[in-house]
Amino acid sequence: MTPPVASVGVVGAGAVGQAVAGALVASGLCARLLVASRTIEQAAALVADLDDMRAAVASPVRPYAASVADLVDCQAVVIAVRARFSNTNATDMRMGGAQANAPVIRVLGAELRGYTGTVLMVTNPVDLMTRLFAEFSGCARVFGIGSNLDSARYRLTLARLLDVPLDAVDGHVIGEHGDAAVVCASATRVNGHPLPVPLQQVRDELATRPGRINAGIGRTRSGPAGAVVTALRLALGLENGLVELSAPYRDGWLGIPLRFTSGHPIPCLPALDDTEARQLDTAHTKLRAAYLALRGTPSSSLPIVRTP
Ligand SMILES: NC(=O)c1ccc[n+]([C@@H]2O[C@H](COP(=O)([O-])OP(=O)(O)OC[C@H]3O[C@@H](n4cnc5c(N)ncnc54)[C@H](O)[C@@H]3O)[C@@H](O)[C@H]2O)c1
Repeated sequence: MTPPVASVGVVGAGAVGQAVAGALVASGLCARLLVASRTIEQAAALVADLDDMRAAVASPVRPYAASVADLVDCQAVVIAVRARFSNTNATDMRMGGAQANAPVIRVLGAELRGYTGTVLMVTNPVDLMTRLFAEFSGCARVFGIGSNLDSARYRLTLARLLDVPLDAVDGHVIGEHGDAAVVCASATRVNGHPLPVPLQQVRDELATRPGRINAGIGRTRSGPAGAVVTALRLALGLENGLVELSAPYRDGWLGIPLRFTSGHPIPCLPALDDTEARQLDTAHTKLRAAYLALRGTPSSSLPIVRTP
């Protein structure tokens, strides 16, 4: 079968980059998969491993080691880099990478300046890094992976708690991919009906799940890879549908549901009750303040980024 997309790039050959690249080879989504990483040796090693997978499953996806500059002809680029640092945060774990990862994202933004394809940011804190990359690259189509992974975990958790099939649950987690995530409980439907969501149990699971995965296997990887592949299919116009991604919202960026039609996104916020609306305001204020602190720039001099 001919892959529907000509080429996709992945930057970062670590845990998430490996899982994303493996999922792309297995899915047959693109004809060429370009892998760039901190060193060409890392990229070449991952490409050799992916080539083995390609041969074993007869995938049409051909992997190549590449530099970041080589990715400009790709239809989409997935950024899953992580600077070397020790995370000392006891809470707000994802924010712990802001200072270390920001310089890497700025450099990538400069290297991909003027890129016209779709960029999916995975690097944490993802809502800040998505905005930073968009600002430094000038790219128009930049989306952050995070709220869609939270939403997948939410639906899975609720299905288990209520003992219903996963596809019976319709609900979103928006706001920050982090401690200020907003569970849209009031708009959640199970088999099309509203219900009282066991919020504390849901919150506890969302808060502890990544830590349990990290403790057991070192890094979360398959969940984010699945979230990337779904977002790619929608953003590249292979399917129409809704996905929760970090995108411009009011005068900041945070996770909101986007409805993609032929690759074109329209923000699509669910109805929120008063508590959820306040929580979304809190997430917005937190992320905006964190971004301004990271950027070290008065808000009046920040460029206006259009809503996708
Ligand atoms: N948004 C989400 O839902 C989500 C989920 C899981 C992980 N993450 C984040 O994804 C990022 C990657 O996680 P990981 O577990 O794969 O990390 P990792 O340490 O396993 O891999 C990071 C990779 O980035 C590469 N790298 C570092 N600097 C680079 C540069 N300047 N150019 C190119 N490559 C560079 C490293 O060589 C390494 O291969 C982290 O920030 C992590 O927190 C996000």
